[in-house]
Amino acid sequence: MSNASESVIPVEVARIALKKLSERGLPPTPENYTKFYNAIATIKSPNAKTSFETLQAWQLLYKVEDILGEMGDSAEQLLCTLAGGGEAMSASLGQLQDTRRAHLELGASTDDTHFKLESLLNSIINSTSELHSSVSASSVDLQSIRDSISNIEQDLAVNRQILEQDALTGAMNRQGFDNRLVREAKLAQRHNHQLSAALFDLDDFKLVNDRFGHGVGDNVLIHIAGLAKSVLRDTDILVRYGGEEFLILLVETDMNGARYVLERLQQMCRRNPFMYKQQRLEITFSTGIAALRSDENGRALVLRADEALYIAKRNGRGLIEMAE
Ligand SMILES: Nc1nc2c(ncn2[C@@H]2O[C@H](COP(=O)(O)OP(=O)(O)OP(=O)(O)O)[C@@H](O)[C@H]2O)c(=O)[nH]1
Repeated sequence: MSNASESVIPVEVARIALKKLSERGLPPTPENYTKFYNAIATIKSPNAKTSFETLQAWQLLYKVEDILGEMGDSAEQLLCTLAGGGEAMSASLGQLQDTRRAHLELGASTDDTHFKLESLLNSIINSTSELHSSVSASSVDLQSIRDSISNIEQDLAVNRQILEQDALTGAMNRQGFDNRLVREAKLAQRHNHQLSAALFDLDDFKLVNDRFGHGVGDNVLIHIAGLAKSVLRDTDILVRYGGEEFLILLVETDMNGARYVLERLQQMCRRNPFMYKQQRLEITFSTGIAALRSDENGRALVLRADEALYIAKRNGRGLIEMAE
C-alpha cells in the first residue's frame, strides 16, 4: 500500500468509491467495490507534504512578513522626509517672495535684502542637503528591499514547484494540475488554440505489486514517468493523476497530435522495458484522449478523457481510445 494511506479517511474513500461505481454504471458488488476502494485509497494525497516542505513554506512566509515590514518602515520614513522637506521648501519660497516684495515695493535697502537673501539661501541649502541625505539613505534601503524581493520571488518559484510536484515521480501532482488546468483551458479558449488531455493508466499494475513488491511497483512508476517526460515538449504537462494513472495535458495540440505522442510513448515502453533482476517487465497502459471543445471547461475535458480511458480498459489492454 502507498504511504498515502496514513492520511486516508475510510468513510470518505468509501463514499467516492460508491460514487465512481454509480458514475460508471457498475453494480456495487463486493469485488467492484473493493477494486475502486483500493484504487482510491492508494492515491497519494496532494496535501500530504513532508514536514521539511511545510517548514520551508513557513520560513518563506516569515521572510515575506519581514520584508513587508521593512518596506512599510522605509516607505513611512521616506514619506515623512518628503513631507518635512516639502514644508521647509514652501516656507523658504514664501520668505523669498516676501523679500522680493519688500525690496521692490517697500524700498528695502540693498544691504538688508542682501542679508535676508543670504540667510535664506543658507537655510535652503541646509534643508536641501538634509533632504538629499534622507533620500539617498531611503534609496539604499529600497535597493536592498528590491534585492530581498527578487530573492523571495526565486524562493517562491522553487516552493511552488515543490508543492506542485509528486514526490515519487517528479510529475505535477493533482493539486498543482487543478490550478493549471483552469488557466490552460481559459488560454486555449481565448486564443482559439487546441488543447488535448490524454489520461493513461498502467495495465494490471496490481500484479506488478503483488509479484515483485510495492518498492518495485514504485520504481516502475518512476520509469514510466521518465519515459513520458522524454517524449513530451517543454510546454506539455505530465501529471500523476492517481496511483498508477497519469495525465498529459498537450498544449496547442489536437487529438491526432495527442495520439501520435501516446503512440510514441507506447513505442518507448516497448523499447525500454523496466528491468528487474535481469527480467523484462512488459508494462502496457490504456489511454483515453479528448480535445477541448469551444463550449467546455478543463474539468469537462478531463472527464471526457476519463470516459474514453474507461472504454479503452473495457475493450482490452494497451489501447488508445479517442473521446467523441
Ligand atoms: N507501487 C505502487 N503501487 C501503487 C501506487 N499507487 C497505486 N498503486 C497500486 O496500483 C494498483 C492499481 O490496481 P487496480 O486498480 O486493480 O488496477 P490494475 O491492476 O492496474 O488493473 P487495470 O487498471 O484494470 O488494468 C493497486 O495495486 C495499487 O496499490 C504507488 O504509489 N506505488
